[in-house]
Amino acid sequence: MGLDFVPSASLPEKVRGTRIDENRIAPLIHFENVGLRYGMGPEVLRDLTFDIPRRSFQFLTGPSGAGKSTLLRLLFLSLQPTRGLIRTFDRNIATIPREELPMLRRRIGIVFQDFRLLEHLTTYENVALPLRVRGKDELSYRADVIDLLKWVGLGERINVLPPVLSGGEKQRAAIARALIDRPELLLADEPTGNVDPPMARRLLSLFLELNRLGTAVVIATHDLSLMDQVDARRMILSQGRLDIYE
Ligand SMILES: Nc1ncnc2c1ncn2[C@@H]1O[C@H](COP(=O)(O)OP(=O)(O)OP(=O)(O)O)[C@@H](O)[C@H]1O
Repeated sequence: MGLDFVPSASLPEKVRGTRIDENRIAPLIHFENVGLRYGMGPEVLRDLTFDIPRRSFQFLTGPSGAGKSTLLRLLFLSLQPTRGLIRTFDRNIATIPREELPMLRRRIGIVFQDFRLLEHLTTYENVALPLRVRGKDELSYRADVIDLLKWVGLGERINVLPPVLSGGEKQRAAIARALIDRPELLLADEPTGNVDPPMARRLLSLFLELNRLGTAVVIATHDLSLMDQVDARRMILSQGRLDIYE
């Protein structure tokens, strides 16, 4: 993908390295007749049957309240469906023991709409957290984290705590944290909602570069101008049902 504004040479090693087994053919995620209701409420998602192929790139869109965040929560294994089958990384999620979920979630990077940065950690420490949790030696990743923070325009904000960051800065820190460990799947909920159009393009280029290197990417967005920049698969939710345009 010839994106000359992506300095792939300056992406951290971990983002550049390869970890995905190319020979596996099962999709990364498989949904079959999935339904979801909250409590005794109506079904918010109905009869969803689709795959997220390995190394794929897709937008998830639809009107407010259509269920995009709910679908991302299912993909992140933080909700169980009320009916139907979900296979994630080749495992039926209904049979995965609860204590194994954190391990599986580590293979997924996620950018929440409300960022969820840890307030007592600096920008640098928040972004480095996935690597620290995996027991990596700080010397092996410090320069990569700083490079990535510079690339998302946070070079001057490395040592501050999240309460001092603007909404757009928090969003970029959350994005950096989601992709620093080069996950197999990246989920992002409105990842460009708080930044200006040039920064949105820059962040999109980062997602595309990550995808080019092997990560499957799902971006939930209302932003038509963002979607129009890439000829990608579109998953459109409407009243709990999903249509896919390849
Ligand atoms: N925890 C919850 N308990 C009950 N209902 C919920 C809960 N979370 C979401 N809902 C409902 O589920 C439906 C889908 O919500 P969801 O947040 O997934 O939509 P969305 O497409 O992400 O919306 P938006 O674009 O506004 O973020 C809405 O009707 C919402 O009110």
